[in-house]
Order: sequence, then structure tokens, then C-alpha cells
Amino acid sequence: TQSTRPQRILGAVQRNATRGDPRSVVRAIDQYCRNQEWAMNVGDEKGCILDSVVSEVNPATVLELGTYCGYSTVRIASLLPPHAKLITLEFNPEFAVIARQVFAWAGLEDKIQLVEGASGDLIPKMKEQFGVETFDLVFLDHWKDRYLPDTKLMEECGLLRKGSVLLADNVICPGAPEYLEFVRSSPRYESQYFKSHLEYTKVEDGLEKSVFLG
Ligand SMILES: O=C(NCCO)c1cc(-c2ccc(F)cc2)cc(O)c1O
Ligand SMILES: [Mg+2]
Repeated sequence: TQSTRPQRILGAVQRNATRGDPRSVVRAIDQYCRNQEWAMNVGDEKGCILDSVVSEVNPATVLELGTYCGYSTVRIASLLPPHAKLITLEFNPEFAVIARQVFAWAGLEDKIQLVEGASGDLIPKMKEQFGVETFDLVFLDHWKDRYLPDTKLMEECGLLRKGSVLLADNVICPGAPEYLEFVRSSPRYESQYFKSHLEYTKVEDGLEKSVFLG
């Protein structure tokens, strides 16, 4: 029977990465997706920008919206301080099954909590069900038309504090025009665009970093 792209990505990790070495997992996925078949990981070019923002924020609590195969989850978690927690939300159960195995291969299960379901349903449950106060960093990488409604929802649920950082992937390609307009025009956010390229291609894309001002 035919394998799926996420299954083939997991295979590349299991063949080429070293168990317990997160950076080798990241490298194995990038090499596979650059040389064998494209996949919607944030990739190495935008990944370096992600790394720099994570290192600068040094977050104790991280929320990732959109796990896919766990590439960015592993990339972020590998940079977190010892007791920091990363919660990642994934709607697609097939992606979740693969991502959990990628986290295990990287040896990061204790830092990462993957929750399956729709972000719009799960965000209002964050405080009560997952014991979260506020998030220091949010990485938006899920359905692009959910970036804005979920940002408003996080505000309403009191999940953002003065200084919380939102980092959004794909603001150019595929694009999140309503989100971009909102964070760039709202007096409650200080936004900055990091120009880059769509993963594994020469197409323009970028990350938008927006600091919530409270
Ligand atoms: O939909 C995306 N993510 C949420 C899914 O769970 C996504 C899509 C693309 C992309 C796809 C098709 C194309 F032609 C160009 C870009 C890229 C990404 O980085 C993404 O995150
Ligand atoms: Mg993306």
C-alpha cells in the first residue's frame, strides 16, 4: 500500500538521524525535503530566523499552532531552557501520529505536549485543562485563515501578556493578508517582517514577529 508523505519523512528521520539528537532530526528532514520531495516544514532558511527569535525570547511557555510532522516543534524545543513547556496543536490525526514519533526520535517527549483538535476549540481550554497562565511565545503555522481569529481568541482568553511574542509563518506564501493587516495596524502590537523564502524554494515568503503590548 502507498505510503504518505509524512510517513516518508518519518522514514528519512529514522534512517538518517541519531536518536536523541534533535538537530540531526532537523537536518535529516531538511535534506529529505530539499532533495527528494517538498513538504511544508518551516525549513532551514526561515528556521534560522525562528531559532533567533526563540533564543531572544528564551520562553518558559510556548504554543505552536500547526504541528504537521513536528519539524518546527523539535527545532523550538531543542532551544528551550530545562523546565520550559511547549504545547503544539494539530487538527490532522495522521500528522499527529507521525509527529509523536519524530519527537520520540529526537528525545524531546518530555518538553512537548501535542494536543489533537481544532485550535478554535482548544485555545479556550488552555488555562483550565493544561494549567497555562500566559504564553511567552506563539508560533502560528496552521491554516492561514485561522491566524487572525485565533489571535483574537488568545487575547480574549487572557493567554497573552504584555511582551508575549507572536511569530507567524507564511505571511506572504500562501499568505495571511487579514492577519498581517491586523497586527501591522493595531496599536496593541509592534510588528516586524523578516523577509525570507518559502521552504526549499526561491519563492518569496517571510515571518512576521508581533509583540503584544497589553
Ligand atoms: O497549510 C500550511 N500549513 C498548515 C497545514 O497544516 C502550509 C502550506 C504551505 C504551502 C503549500 C502549498 C504551496 F504551494 C505553498 C505553500 C507552506 C507552509 O509553510 C504551510 O505551513
Ligand atoms: Mg508554514
